[in-house]
Amino acid sequence: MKIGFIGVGAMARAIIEGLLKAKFIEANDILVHSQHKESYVPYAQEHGLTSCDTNSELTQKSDVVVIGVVPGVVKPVLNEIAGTLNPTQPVISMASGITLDRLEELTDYNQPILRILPNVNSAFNAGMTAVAANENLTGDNLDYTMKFVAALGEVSEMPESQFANFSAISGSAVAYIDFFIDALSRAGVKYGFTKEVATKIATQTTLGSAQSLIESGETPAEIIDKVCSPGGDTIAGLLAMEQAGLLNAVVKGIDATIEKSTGNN
Ligand SMILES: NC(=O)C1=CN([C@@H]2O[C@H](COP(=O)(O)OP(=O)(O)OC[C@H]3O[C@@H](n4cnc5c(N)ncnc54)[C@H](O)[C@@H]3O)[C@@H](O)[C@H]2O)C=CC1
Ligand SMILES: O=C(O)[C@@H]1CCC=N1
Repeated sequence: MKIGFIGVGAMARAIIEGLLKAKFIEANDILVHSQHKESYVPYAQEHGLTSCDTNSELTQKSDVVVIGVVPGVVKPVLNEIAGTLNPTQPVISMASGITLDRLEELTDYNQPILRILPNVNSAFNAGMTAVAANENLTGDNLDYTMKFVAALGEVSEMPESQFANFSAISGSAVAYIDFFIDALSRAGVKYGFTKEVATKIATQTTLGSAQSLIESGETPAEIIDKVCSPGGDTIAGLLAMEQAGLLNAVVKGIDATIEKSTGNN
């Protein structure tokens, strides 16, 4: 099988690297075309991928086409390849906010389509991806595209109406969690650690916390209660964070992400 990526930016690269790490596909069976030749050609050479000169050439040579462009470019790209797409060729779209209905409209309603909402942790097979398939995606095509996403990490099938909410607490939240890690690191710098050491401490602590939630099956609240010794330091810090509005700040950030993604602002 050959998988062609139209658009080779941050998210497509994370997926390509995850697929290669999982040994899901040989590097030269991944085809790429993007807007800037000076960027995607060296990237393809570095990873042993096959570069194509146009989106149509890529579509013709691929068994599966992955749309990795920003949402505003999906329409021109699908118009460009419409004449080349084979009606049995699955299309996987990662474009935030572009619904299956819209993708079907842009591909004459015949195409098997998987809409996905991945995150950049896919690069390390530690991704979290939402999926929704259209009615045309069945049989071997459905099996293969579901294996594709499973190679990137955890997968959750959900109605499209939940995609924007999911994206806020997963796709975008990778940045929000790193923002928190960076904030912890800066606090460490305030108290004399170098940024490098503080970031390492904050990162390892975050990794351990995520691992403990997964392995213990406990809720975050249960672990918070364990760490907060009666009359101790942590409860004092936690209450000060809450007084500064941490919970509200996080929820407001998620509200703004969802509003932007659903076009409500
Ligand atoms: N960055 C992330 O963490 C996530 C991104 N997504 C979705 O992935 C898509 C890509 O996002 P990013 O990778 O962040 O953007 P990006 O800007 O890094 O990548 C977009 C790529 O599309 C290429 N491109 C633009 N016009 C083109 C054309 N006409 N033909 C072929 N290629 C073209 C650009 O050269 C660039 O390589 C978006 O639709 C976004 O909603 C979804 C989940 C997470
Ligand atoms: O910022 C964005 O629009 C994309 C969607 C989810 C993560 N990145």
